[in-house]
Amino acid sequence: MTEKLISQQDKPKYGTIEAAKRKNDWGLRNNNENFEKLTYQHVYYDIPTINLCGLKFKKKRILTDVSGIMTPGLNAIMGPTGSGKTTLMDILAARKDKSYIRGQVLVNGDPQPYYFKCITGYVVQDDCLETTLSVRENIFFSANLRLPFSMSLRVKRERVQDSIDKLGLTNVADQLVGNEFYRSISGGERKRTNIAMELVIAPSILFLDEPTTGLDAYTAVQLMHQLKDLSNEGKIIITAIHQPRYAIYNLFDSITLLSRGRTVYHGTAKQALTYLSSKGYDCPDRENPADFFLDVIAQDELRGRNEEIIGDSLPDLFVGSDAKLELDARLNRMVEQHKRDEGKIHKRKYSAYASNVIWQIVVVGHRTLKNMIRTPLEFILQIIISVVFSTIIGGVFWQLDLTSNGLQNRIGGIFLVTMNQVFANLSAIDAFMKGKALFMHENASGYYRVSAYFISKLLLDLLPKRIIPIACGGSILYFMMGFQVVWYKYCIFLLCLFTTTISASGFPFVYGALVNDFAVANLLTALTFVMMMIFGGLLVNISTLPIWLQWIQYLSIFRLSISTLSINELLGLNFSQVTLNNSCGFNSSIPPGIVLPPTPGRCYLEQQGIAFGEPFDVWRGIVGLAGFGIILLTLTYLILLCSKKEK
Ligand SMILES: Nc1ncnc2c1ncn2[C@@H]1O[C@H](COP(=O)(O)OP(=O)(O)OP(=O)(O)O)[C@@H](O)[C@H]1O
Repeated sequence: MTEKLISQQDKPKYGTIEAAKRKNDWGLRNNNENFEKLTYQHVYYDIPTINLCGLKFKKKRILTDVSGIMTPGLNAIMGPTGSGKTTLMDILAARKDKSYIRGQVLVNGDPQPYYFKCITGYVVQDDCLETTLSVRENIFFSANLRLPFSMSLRVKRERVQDSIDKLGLTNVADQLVGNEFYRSISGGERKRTNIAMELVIAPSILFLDEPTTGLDAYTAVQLMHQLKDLSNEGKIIITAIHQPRYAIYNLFDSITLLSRGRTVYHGTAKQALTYLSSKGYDCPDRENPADFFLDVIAQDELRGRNEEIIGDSLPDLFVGSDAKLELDARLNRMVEQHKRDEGKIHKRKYSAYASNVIWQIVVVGHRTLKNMIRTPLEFILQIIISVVFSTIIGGVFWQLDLTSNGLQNRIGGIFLVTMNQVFANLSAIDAFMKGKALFMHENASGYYRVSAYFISKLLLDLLPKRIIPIACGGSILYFMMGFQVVWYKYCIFLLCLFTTTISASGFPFVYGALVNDFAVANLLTALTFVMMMIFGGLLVNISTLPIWLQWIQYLSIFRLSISTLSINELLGLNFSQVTLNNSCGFNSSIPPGIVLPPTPGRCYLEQQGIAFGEPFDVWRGIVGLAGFGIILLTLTYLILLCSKKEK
């Protein structure tokens, strides 16, 4: 059966990554293009540093003329903290903004293809996992999106199991990952899960940033042994590592030593000590070479700061060394070879994603749904709060009568309902902010398109969390307050509440997607809502505002919502008035206690400057609110789209 599936998939299909991967079988072996070498030559990385006013005034050089060759095996990038290890690895992994990079990075002699990030693995220093899923589910999520759509689920599951076995995660495979409040698997297991999520796509190149950080010594060695086994399968494994212990150092095939963004040594791990010895730095017996390197580099950096001591620094020594000359010669030969081959190579075009957008929506939506079901508190609370709030308001405004007091209470009730609908959306800030780090990582690694993430989040997270509470609370309120029992008015009431919520949730979405600070997004959202409330028509009569300022009402969700709900409820009602039995004497010609002719609800609308003459007037607010919602959601999508994949 497996053979049959594999042979079906072997049919060439031009134009996708699948085609690129098809030359290998879809069993549990390599599936990506075979990369024999990753080379980088004369790489400089300068970033603009920003002054307090936000003006770019100076460039900061992070990497200076670094060159090297990474081949299948375990390649370590070492150096003191801040020496540029992560920066170099990010450049090699095509995760840095290209406009700041000078120099050449080639894969098998070709520039990194644009889908490079999608067919290589990158394990970031901080774990990126969905905490509500199990270890297996997290790995399967990666497999489901990053392996070709045409691969059967059974084969994908086999590959997931293979990754679990390889990384020793069998015992915790079905345990939830957990978070800081609900601990489930250990830090080492989290790290290995992250690696398994990359491993499952069998990348030819695997990048790991400080893979042993936070692990105990034994687990760290175990993990590095597993990576060594993988490298023996022909993969290029590149790891930035700070201070590995001796047992780990011994596993490295090649090392790159960096000091303040410059190369101190690049070559085989075996020759590193000989090289430094030739420059006058002998490693004492029984000393861990990794510790020795860091000590030597630290001393060299200190020496460099002391201007009185003159002499070549370690990076300067490397520039004039035989090792560097040999490296340059090899790199030049490769570039020449590439130039000769360039015309002969048939350049293929692949899609940047392994699966189509519909499948991405299904898979991401499935995860979102699981997430919601496993953390139901927010959803349940929203329903409970909506029901309790509606019951309280409904009790206070119980069965409103058709007097002037009933009119006042109706308007008060409408205002409260609108305010609740709008301010309840403060909780929506979290929607795109909470999982931002995970989204950025997955987006950069080619899991899915932004549109797939956005649509699935919208359909399965945001809409249910808002529609169901509205339907429950709105219905309770409508009938408890004694609003007109006319079915279409009831439907317009609910539709208005729904569009009010969607448009009001747009602001926290935009702010949540735009800024990374919850407090700032919260403040901006609250401020926007309060400003809109001022121009809602109830606190200040819009018709009393200067003409040039009256347009502002159309930017107020409150105004749009209150107008619609008022037209919907007040038209068709007449409110009786009784003259007041007090001494204010506003209308002293009419004795107190006299019943005046009923006032139609439209008089109130006229007084408030709310247009109601045309049938469309009741829909104007709903269309306006829906338009608001669409514009803000589109803006949120564009912000997510512009979230840089590169750092
Ligand atoms: N976006 C940035 N803006 C300003 N400085 C930066 C930026 N990115 C990196 N740097 C600086 O570049 C230098 C190298 O950073 P990098 O993260 O590559 O070092 P590292 O060797 O990986 O350090 P560590 O071992 O602590 O992770 C550091 O001095 C850092 O402060």
